[in-house]
Amino acid sequence: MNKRILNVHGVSAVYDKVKALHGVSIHVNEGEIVAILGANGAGKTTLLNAISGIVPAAGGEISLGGTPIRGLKPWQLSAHGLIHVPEGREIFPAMSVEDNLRVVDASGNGPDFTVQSVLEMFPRLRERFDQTAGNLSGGEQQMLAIGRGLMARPRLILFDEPSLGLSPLISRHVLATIASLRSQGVSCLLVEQNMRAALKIADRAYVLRVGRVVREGDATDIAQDPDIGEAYLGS
Ligand SMILES: Nc1ncnc2c1ncn2[C@@H]1O[C@H](COP(=O)(O)OP(=O)(O)OP(=O)(O)O)[C@@H](O)[C@H]1O
Repeated sequence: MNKRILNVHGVSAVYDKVKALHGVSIHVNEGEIVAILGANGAGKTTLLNAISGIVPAAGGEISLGGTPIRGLKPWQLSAHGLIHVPEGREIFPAMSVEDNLRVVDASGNGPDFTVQSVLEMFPRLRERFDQTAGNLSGGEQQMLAIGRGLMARPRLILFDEPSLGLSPLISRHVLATIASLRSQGVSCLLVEQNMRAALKIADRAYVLRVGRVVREGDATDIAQDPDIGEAYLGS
């Protein structure tokens, strides 16, 4: 049987009067890439934020490698091997590429990534090594955000819209790199606006609609489902 790295069971989340998640259950097996699909406002970002402790989960259980993590804060979760690369990328714009990578607390319990291995993964960052991160292109900043995430030695990375605003070529490079993490012992939960690209690299996927899981299955089955565009767009 597959070993679960992440188990989310019956999780809800509420903003003031808006209930954004209604008892959502998903899981990620070790070595898997799992995509979360859904229309704008379906609750995808809220789900990632509830897992990583950015918004409180109003109920349910969340465990990482069998350890309960619901209620832990993001900085506590990196020591458990969970890293969130949010949509805003959250690099330090005034610091150099090198310093952005070296400042990371490598406290996780996953594979041992180094500055060297990150630069091998993203040769572009080697060319920009001494430059201020705020001056990088959007694609380079996304590469740096992923590199920073890896430096923390995660076992699981949550990616929120990693290809947002990137050119098709750079998007493909970023998503291919995410796909390659699987073989390096890092599992991924991926929210991606480009549904087709996400399903190409994912093993399984869940479709959210108005805060509920309405479909789950193998990525290839979901990609071939003629109704999935409608389900995805929520129209
Ligand atoms: N900070 C907030 N305060 C109040 N309501 C919020 C907040 N963030 C999200 N919501 C609401 O929660 C619901 C889910 O939003 P969420 O951003 O998680 O969806 P999403 O699927 O990630 O959408 P998008 O693709 O547009 O980012 C929406 O109804 C949204 O308006």
